[in-house]
Amino acid sequence: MKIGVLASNPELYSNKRIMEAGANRGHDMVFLDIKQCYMKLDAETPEIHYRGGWILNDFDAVIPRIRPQLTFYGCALTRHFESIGVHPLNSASAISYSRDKLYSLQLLQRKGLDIPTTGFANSPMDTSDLIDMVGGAPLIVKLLEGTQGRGVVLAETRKAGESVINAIKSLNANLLVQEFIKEAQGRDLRCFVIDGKVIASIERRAAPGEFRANLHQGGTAALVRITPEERKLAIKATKTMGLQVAGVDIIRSAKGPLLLEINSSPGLEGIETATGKDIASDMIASVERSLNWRPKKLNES
Ligand SMILES: Nc1ncnc2c1ncn2[C@@H]1O[C@H](COP(=O)(O)OP(=O)(O)OP(=O)(O)O)[C@@H](O)[C@H]1O
Ligand SMILES: [Mg+2]
Ligand SMILES: [Mg+2]
Repeated sequence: MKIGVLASNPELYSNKRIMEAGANRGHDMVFLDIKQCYMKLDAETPEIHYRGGWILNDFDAVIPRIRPQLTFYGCALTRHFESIGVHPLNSASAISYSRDKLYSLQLLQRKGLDIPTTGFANSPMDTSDLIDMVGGAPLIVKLLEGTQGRGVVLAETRKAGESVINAIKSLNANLLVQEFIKEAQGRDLRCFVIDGKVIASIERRAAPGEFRANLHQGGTAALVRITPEERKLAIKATKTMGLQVAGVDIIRSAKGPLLLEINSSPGLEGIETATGKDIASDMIASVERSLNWRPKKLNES
C-alpha cells in the first residue's frame, strides 16, 4: 500500500520508526510535511497537492502525527484525506476532540469513566470556590493547551493556587483546576491502545523533586503490569474518544485508577525502549486490518 506519514519532523524517533516499520511490512512509505500539503475543495474533483504540484490522491492511508501547534491545519488536512477516500489512522474529528482537555474530560465523565475532580471557570471572582470544589490545596492547575507536562503546575497552598489561577486568567489563557493525587507519588501509567487492545504499558516516574511523570520532564519509564480495571479504563476511554490509536494516561489514586488524559499521537520512544515491543509495526498492522490488506504471495503477480 501507499501510506503517508502526515507530520512535521522526519527526524523524530516516532516518525522514523513508523516509516521503517511500514517499509519492513512491504509498503510504500512517504513522509508528508503537513505544511507543504494544500487542498482543493470542489464537488467533482477534490484534491490534495504537495509543494511543487504533486497530487496526493492515490494514497491508501495516512498516519496523522500532528504537532499541537498544527492541530487546526493538520486536522483540516486529515479531514480532506478522508473526503477523498484515504483511510486515516485516527480520524480528524477524534484527533481534534482529544486536543481539547476540557472537552475530552467531559466526554469521558459522561460515559461514567473515573477522572480526578476537575473545575473550570471563567471569572476570577469564582477562584476561591473553584479551589474548594477540587478539595482545596494542594491542587493542580493546567493550561488547556499544554503538552509534555508544560503548563501543568502544582500549587502547594491556597494562596499560591489563587495567584497562579488569576495570573493565567489575566493572560486570557484557559485553565482547569484539578485535585492533586498525592498518593501517586509522581507516577502515572501510559497505556498504548490500538484497535481496542492495550498492546503495551509503562509506568512513568517523575524525576526527584518533580510531580510530573512526563518523559519530557525528566521522568523515567519502567515496565509495569496493569490491573484488569486499568485495562478496561484505557480501552473504554479510547473508544469514547473514537480513536484507533491512543496513549492513555492513568493515575493510581486511593480511589482507584483515574483517567488523566488521552493522546492521539502518542510517542513511541519511551514505550518501545522500555518494553522492547515493535509498536510502530502494530500501528501499520492496524492500517492493514482496516483496509483488508494481505501481503501478496510470491507466485502471485
Ligand atoms: N491531578 C493530578 N495529580 C497528580 N499528578 C498529576 C495530576 N495531573 C497531572 N499530573 C502529573 O503531571 C503530568 C502531566 O499532566 P498531563 O498529562 O495532564 O499534562 P500534559 O502536558 O498534557 O502531558 P502530555 O505530554 O502527556 O500530553 C502527568 O503525567 C502526571 O504525572
Ligand atoms: Mg496532553
Ligand atoms: Mg500527559
